Amino acid sequence: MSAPEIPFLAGLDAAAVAAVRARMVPVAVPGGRILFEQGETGNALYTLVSGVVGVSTRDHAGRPTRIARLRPPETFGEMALLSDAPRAATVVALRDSHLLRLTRDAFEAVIAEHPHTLLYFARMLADRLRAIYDGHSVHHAPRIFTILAVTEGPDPAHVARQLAGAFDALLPGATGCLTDWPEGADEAWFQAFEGGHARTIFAAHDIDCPWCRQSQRRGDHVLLLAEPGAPPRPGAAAYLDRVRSDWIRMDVVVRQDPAARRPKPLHPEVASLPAAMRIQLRDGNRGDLHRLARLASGAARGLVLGGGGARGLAHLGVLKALDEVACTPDFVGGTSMGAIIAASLAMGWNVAEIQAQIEAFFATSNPINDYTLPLHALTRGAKVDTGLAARYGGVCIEDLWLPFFCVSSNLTTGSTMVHRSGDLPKALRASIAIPGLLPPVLCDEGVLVDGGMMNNLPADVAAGLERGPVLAVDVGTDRAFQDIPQRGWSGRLVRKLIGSPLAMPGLAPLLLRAATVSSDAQSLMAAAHATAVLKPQLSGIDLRAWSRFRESAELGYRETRAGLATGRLARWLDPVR
Ligand SMILES: Nc1ncnc2c1ncn2[C@@H]1O[C@@H]2COP(=O)(O)O[C@H]2[C@H]1O
Repeated sequence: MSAPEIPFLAGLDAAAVAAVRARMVPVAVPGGRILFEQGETGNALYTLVSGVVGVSTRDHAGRPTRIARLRPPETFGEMALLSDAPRAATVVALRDSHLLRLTRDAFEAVIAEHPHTLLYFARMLADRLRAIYDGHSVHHAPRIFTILAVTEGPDPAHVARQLAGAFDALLPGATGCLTDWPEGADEAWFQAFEGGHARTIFAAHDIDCPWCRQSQRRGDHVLLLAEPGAPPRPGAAAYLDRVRSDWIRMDVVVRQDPAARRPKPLHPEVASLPAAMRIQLRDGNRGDLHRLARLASGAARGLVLGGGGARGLAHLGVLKALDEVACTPDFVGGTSMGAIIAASLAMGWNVAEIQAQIEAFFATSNPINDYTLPLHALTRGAKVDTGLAARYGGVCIEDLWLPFFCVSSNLTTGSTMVHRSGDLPKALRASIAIPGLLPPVLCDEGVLVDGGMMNNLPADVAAGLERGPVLAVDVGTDRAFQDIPQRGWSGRLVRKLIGSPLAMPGLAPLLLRAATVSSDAQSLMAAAHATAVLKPQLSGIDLRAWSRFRESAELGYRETRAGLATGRLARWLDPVR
């Protein structure tokens, strides 16, 4: 192998480089080995020659955070030497790696002889700091993909070739594809192959064979191919359990019939494999294939729709404007009204269908008016339940066309609950259960109410999936109660009789606003995780103005068109730029 690159020596003459090289000691570390731990005294820095290392920290409670994945020819371990402080992070070899080690004494001698090298470290530290400011410190941008078949049926080699084509159409650089052990290929050969391509896909048919182990060991991101309903192949679950790691992300990719109206579910044992996301792939469907490529590579578009009662109808206009520029989000999530509209998108409905369904559900007849003896809430919630069952009944969150999540607030534990699996109508019902207005949802985890109480704009949840940029639509934080409510003659008469001022908001809007007001600050914080935020001008729209849905939708449409025209959405629309 030719002499490995050592970036911090760039700019030095050949004799100086040779002198430093002579002080660097080669070290081989097996995958899984911790090189050093956060808090230890540091006495050397390292340059990666081959392999990959992971950098992570633990907070005072011991919770780990993944910070970075470093590849050749990056250098690490310099901070402890530069600042004479303990190691700032733990570094683990994510696969068999070769490194060059430079001791503290040798490092100090290099700096003394060639002060110019400090510039490299200053730039590297500035880049790492900037990544933290930009919120990209934890980033999962996989380069090596592994495709394994966990059930009988799908052909990993075929999917690998298709995915390589999709990567090459969407992302810069060429993708290399390996479907079997090339004759005579050794570690150096694989390294050269990976180094020569922007991305590499390994595809293995048999589980736990040498080629499967080699493919899996090298992958940052593993795609598990499955046929709906088919049991796992023998040994698949045990093998995956053995090799799982926080640093390797696994998704299940489900082969679906091109004509399927709804995705078919997985066999329960396949559904319980340790996968982060379930991605549907219809045979021959280019849109699905490109979505898979974007979700796997971290270049997917996430859309998060916030809660806000009738103001949430503005989301319909947002979807229409995005549809006009042929943009379908790759994964969606939301809270309350935003959750319902996001779920409609995940069902695979087109914008006209979503509009018709939401209009029939909310605008034509207000579903939150079946008033009852207020033991648990002002309404029985039966109309909402019926409306949800009619539209989303029998659907499981994992078996939607788009990856979806919604948020509710768990009053038992006092925490946000993110619904990423299970019964869709139940999760939606919890997400919109405005305390006092709709009865809460009881489940094993506790008493669940409207997600808006704790996280009305869960852009942070979407960003945490690390699939790509997130567009958040905020319909909740605009000023409420701006106008005197419009009331019919009976409403005005009742208020006159009891001496209540006309400007006094009604009980239902008060409850609605009270449910979200305390999370306005949280919404702003969460929005900071979004690549772009749309905030339709809704201050004149009452939280229960269901009948003004066309107006709300128009405001959402205008805000999105403005966002498109001014380029505010450019980074979201084209994550690869
Ligand atoms: N944000 C970051 N991105 C990449 N590497 C980092 C980051 N923070 C710390 N490191 C590396 O992790 C190492 C841990 O040991 P040191 O503190 O000696 O030096 C640290 C850096 O080399």
